[in-house]
Amino acid sequence: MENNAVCVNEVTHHFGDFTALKQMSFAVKQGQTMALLGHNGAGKSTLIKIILGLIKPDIGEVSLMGGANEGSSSMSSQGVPVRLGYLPENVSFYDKLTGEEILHYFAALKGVSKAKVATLIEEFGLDYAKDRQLKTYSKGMKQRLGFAQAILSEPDILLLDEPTVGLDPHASQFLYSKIAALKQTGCAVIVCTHELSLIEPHIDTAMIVAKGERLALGSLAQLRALSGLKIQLKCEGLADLAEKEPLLSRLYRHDALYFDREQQDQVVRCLTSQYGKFGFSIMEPGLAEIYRHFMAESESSHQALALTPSLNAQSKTSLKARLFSPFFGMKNV
Ligand SMILES: Nc1ncnc2c1ncn2[C@@H]1O[C@H](COP(=O)(O)OP(=O)(O)OP(=O)(O)O)[C@@H](O)[C@H]1O
Repeated sequence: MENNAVCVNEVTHHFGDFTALKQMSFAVKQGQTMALLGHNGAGKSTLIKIILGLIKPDIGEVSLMGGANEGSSSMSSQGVPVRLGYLPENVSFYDKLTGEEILHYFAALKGVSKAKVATLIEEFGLDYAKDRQLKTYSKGMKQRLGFAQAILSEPDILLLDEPTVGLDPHASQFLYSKIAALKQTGCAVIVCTHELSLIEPHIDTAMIVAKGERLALGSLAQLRALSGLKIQLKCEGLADLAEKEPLLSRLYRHDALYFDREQQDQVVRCLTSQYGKFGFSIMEPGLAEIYRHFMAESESSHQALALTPSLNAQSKTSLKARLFSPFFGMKNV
């Protein structure tokens, strides 16, 4: 696609005998945010390092702004240098420098003015500590400084590895408001995080990975549909209604109604116009629930494979393809 800022195509990478990433493909468009989700050791940081050009994948390609990936010297398809911003998982700068000196150092490297540094220091609430050595900073202060460093050059592509770890709720909200402003300028953002409820309102897409493989990719709505998880509706007197109304009876279990998005209008119409029920709560599966669903599905498919040692390699591949199919494990009411 023309406006893909990041395009990862069939990337596989090994560390010795260990396969850290397997045939990973995805794209992030300009002005969009993708959450990169997975268990510890799933391969998220490795993927980020491959996008940064710090690791060259064994197989596959990465394209940044339509051009080949050369890390910090990448050029877009228009021959313009690609500006990359990166916040690593563990922010570690030279700790005898002050906060301001660190930002001045990176500003000089990236050709950014000292005035911009002063603005960022103030915006990030670090003015009071700008002359203090980094070793006196708290975890959250270092994180804020790291984020300021990552966005100094108004990047085309921003890669954030666990950006909200150590941040208080106010600072996390500020970080996501900065991301929203950057997206308006066309910046593509990839965020690795385990804080799913925090990132959920801010994403355009999410990719869930496990053991170096892509389990699911899409918008929240697409992931919901792919997971087959149902919308839940609760209201008073539901058990009685379910007894007399066949539509509700089919959807009723454990004191609630469970249905797909396409059925929602019909259910709500039935409750309101037929039974005069207006006080109800509707809950859609959130990112955390969707994530747990795909992780559980992946775990059970790996167990199924482990329990069938007699299968040859070809049969295992075909069983795996079936287990990982979007339609495997779809729950029907
Ligand atoms: N330089 C390396 N040498 C050998 N193995 C490595 C190296 N870097 C990463 N790995 C292994 O690759 C796998 C993926 O690691 P990676 O850091 O990408 O995971 P992650 O998803 O970012 O995990 P976390 O959520 O814990 O940060 C892990 O099993 C890790 O031990």
